[in-house]
Amino acid sequence: MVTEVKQYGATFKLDYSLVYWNSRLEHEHIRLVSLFRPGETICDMFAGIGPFAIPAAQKGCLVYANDLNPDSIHYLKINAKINKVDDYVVAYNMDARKFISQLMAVPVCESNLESDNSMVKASDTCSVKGIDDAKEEGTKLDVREKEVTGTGVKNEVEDVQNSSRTVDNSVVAGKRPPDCFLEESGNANNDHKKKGNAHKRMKASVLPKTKAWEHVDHVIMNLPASALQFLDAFRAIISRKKWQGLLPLVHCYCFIRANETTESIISDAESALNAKIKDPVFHRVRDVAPNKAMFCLSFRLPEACFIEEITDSTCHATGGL
Ligand SMILES: C[S@@+](CC[C@H](N)C(=O)[O-])C[C@H]1O[C@@H](n2cnc3c(N)ncnc32)[C@H](O)[C@@H]1O
Repeated sequence: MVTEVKQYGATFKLDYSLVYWNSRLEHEHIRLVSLFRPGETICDMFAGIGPFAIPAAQKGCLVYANDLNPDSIHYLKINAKINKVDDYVVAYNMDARKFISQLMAVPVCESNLESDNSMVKASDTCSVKGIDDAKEEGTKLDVREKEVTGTGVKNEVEDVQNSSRTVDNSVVAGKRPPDCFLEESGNANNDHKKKGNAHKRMKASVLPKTKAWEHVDHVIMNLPASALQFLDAFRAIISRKKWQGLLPLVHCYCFIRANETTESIISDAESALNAKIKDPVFHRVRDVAPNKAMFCLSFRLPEACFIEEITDSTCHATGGL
């Protein structure tokens, strides 16, 4: 059932039967996006149809938005268009762990890249190498998980277990960037100039000049049932040599049950990262059951996650979405 909903000035088109949507998260979407500043780079590992990505892009952020569900990416692209931010949303359709590894690792071919002036936008291209890998691996996808709420059980929260649907590569048809393609906001500037749209040009001028392996400001991980387990993706992918400025703030959603504490959640996160977390902040999002609440754990990615390169030639074969 295709419908349209509005959240704080953004319009979202979606099919409830195919994608995740939870109107109870509206305040959380806005709370998190209010932390972002124009020109920042945001990486949304479980983007859905874009309730964080679209408002962040409307604010003038460059958003790398990924989801394993091809239907989510289909609607994310539509929503980026409807809200006229398709030049600010770069959409990917792959497993989040693979996405983050490929996005933030320095690609082998970095030095070979010279003059590809196209930007991978939500409007035209949606993925690269990883989706082919997903196909080869026969990745299965499930979009439902039963969420126990105060009023009963709802089929609302999306997950990837017990799947019956295979990732559909047709979503990513279209212009395919070279395997070593790098999204570069400088290129976006050229694109905007060509279009001659004054509003977009103004916004493009604040887009970051850095690549995703040089700087990302915020990482969003809204898959509360298992996002903590994806933190291992940040182990040894970020190059200390290439990185500029502070490491990203990670916003990792989780459930805390009666038998768990914030300390036990931090301990799980630290085990996944293999690093100590400094100054974690928990924000209570909502109660999902009498003994279960959804939280957002925010923290700066620890410096121990850097790779310490020894020579100039060190870089990752998997890098470079
Ligand atoms: C709880 S929803 C959040 C969607 C959106 N960010 C929001 O706030 O409404 C989680 C999303 O993660 C996606 N997902 C589940 N497992 C994934 C994985 N392994 N890699 C990437 N995306 C995944 C689902 O398809 C779903 O869209």
